[in-house]
Amino acid sequence: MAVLQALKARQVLDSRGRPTVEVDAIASNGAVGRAIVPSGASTGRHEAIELRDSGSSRYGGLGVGQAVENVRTVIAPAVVGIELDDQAAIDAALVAVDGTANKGRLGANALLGVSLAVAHAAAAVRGEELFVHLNRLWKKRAKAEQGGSIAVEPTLPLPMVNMISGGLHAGRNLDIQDILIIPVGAENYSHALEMIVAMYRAVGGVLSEIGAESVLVGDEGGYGPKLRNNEQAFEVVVDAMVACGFEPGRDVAIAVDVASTHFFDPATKTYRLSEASLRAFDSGDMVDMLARWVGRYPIVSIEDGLAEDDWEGWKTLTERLGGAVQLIGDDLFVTQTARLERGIASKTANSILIKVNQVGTLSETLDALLIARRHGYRPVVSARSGETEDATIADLAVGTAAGQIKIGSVARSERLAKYNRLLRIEESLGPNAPFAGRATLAR
Ligand SMILES: C=C(OP(=O)(O)O)C(=O)O
Ligand SMILES: [Mg+2]
Repeated sequence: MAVLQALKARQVLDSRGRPTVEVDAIASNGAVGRAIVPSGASTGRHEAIELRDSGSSRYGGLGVGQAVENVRTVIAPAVVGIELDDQAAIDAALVAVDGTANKGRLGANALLGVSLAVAHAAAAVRGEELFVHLNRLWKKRAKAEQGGSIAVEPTLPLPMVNMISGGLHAGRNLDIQDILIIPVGAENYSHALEMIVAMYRAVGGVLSEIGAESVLVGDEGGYGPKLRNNEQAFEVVVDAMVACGFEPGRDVAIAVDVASTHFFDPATKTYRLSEASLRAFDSGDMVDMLARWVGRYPIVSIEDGLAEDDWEGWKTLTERLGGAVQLIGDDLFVTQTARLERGIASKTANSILIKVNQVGTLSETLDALLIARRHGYRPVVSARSGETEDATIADLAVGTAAGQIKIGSVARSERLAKYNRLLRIEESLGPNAPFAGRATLAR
C-alpha cells in the first residue's frame, strides 16, 4: 500500500464566505485525496477547538491562517511516511502531535482536514469509492462486536431535513433553531429526496399564503419567516404535508433541533424564550412544553431539547419522552466518547448527532459511532451550518450504515453536494440499494 508522501493545505471559502481549511493528501503513487473542513455557528462549549482565522490578507479574506500553517509546518512532518491505509495510525499521530485534550494547540480543523484527506487518498489509491473504503474501516471495528449485532453493510440514510430556521441560524426570528421533516414513508433514498423537494416547495407556498414568506433563507437553507411563535412553525409544516397529499406522521414526520443551549442562561439556570409568557422557563417547564408539542404535532425526534450541561434536566426529559421520541444529543455529546459514555451510564438521551469537526479525527468519529450503536443510541450524521462542496459525510453515513443524515435544505448548493452524492451512491449500489427508511426510527 502507498504511504502518505506530502500534504498541501490552503484556505478556501465556506458557505458563509469565511475562510476554512482545505487539505490535499498526496500518496506515494501520486494519487490525491482532498477534504474541506466545515464550521458551526451554534457550537457546543465542549467541542474540540477550531483555530479559525478571520483571514490574513489585506481585506480580512483569504491567506495563510494558523490552521493552514500548522498543517504545513507541524502536522505534515508528524504523519508523512505513514501507510495511507492505516487510518488509526495516522489519527493517533495527529492526536499525539497536538497533545491537548481539546485539540486547541494545532486546531481540530487542521487535524480533521488531514484525517479526512488521508481517507480520500487511501480510497483513491485503491481505486475505490470513498464509502467503500470507509465501510472497510467500519466493518473492521463493528464485526468484532458480539453476535454481529451492528449493521455493517453500506446503507443509504434516511434524511432529516430543515424546512424552517430560527435561532442563531436565522436572526433569532424563532427560539427553535430548526424545524425539520423526516420522509418516513419513503421507499428508497431517491423517493425520500423527491418527497423532501415537494415539501420544501409546499412550505414556501403555505408561508406565502399566510403572508409570512420571507426572502431570508437561514444558514442551512430553511425558510426564515417571521412567525407568531414556535407552534405556528409546526402548523405551517403540517399544512404543507397536507397540501402535498402526505399523511402527517405516516408519510412525513417532524423533527426539531431546539438548540436550547443558545437561550439558556447558566447564571439563573433558566431558558430565556422570546415569548413573554414563557420567559425564564426551568428545565421542568421546558420538558412540559416539549411533551405538549409531541402531543400536538407528529414529532418523532428532538435534538438538544435542553442545554449542554443540564444533565439533570436531560434525565427528566429522557424519562418522560425517551420511550416514544428520538432524543438527540448534539451540544450535549459533541461527538465525544467520554460525554456519550456518561449519557449511556445515566440513561440520558437515546441518540447522538455525529459531526466530524466536533471531535477532529475520523477514527474518533468511528469510535463515537461504534459506542452509540453498541448501546442502542441511534447516530445521525450531520453537516454544520458553515459548509462547502465537500461531501465526505454522505460517504460516512453510507459506509457506517448510520441510518440517518442531517444536511440542511435542498435550496443551497453546499447541501446539495451531499444529497447529490447520495444519489450517485444509490445508483452505484444498484436497484435494490439498501435504505435505512422508517425502521431506523423504530423504538
Ligand atoms: C448543524 C447545526 O448547527 P451548527 O453547525 O451551527 O452547530 C446544529 O446545531 O445541529
Ligand atoms: Mg444541533
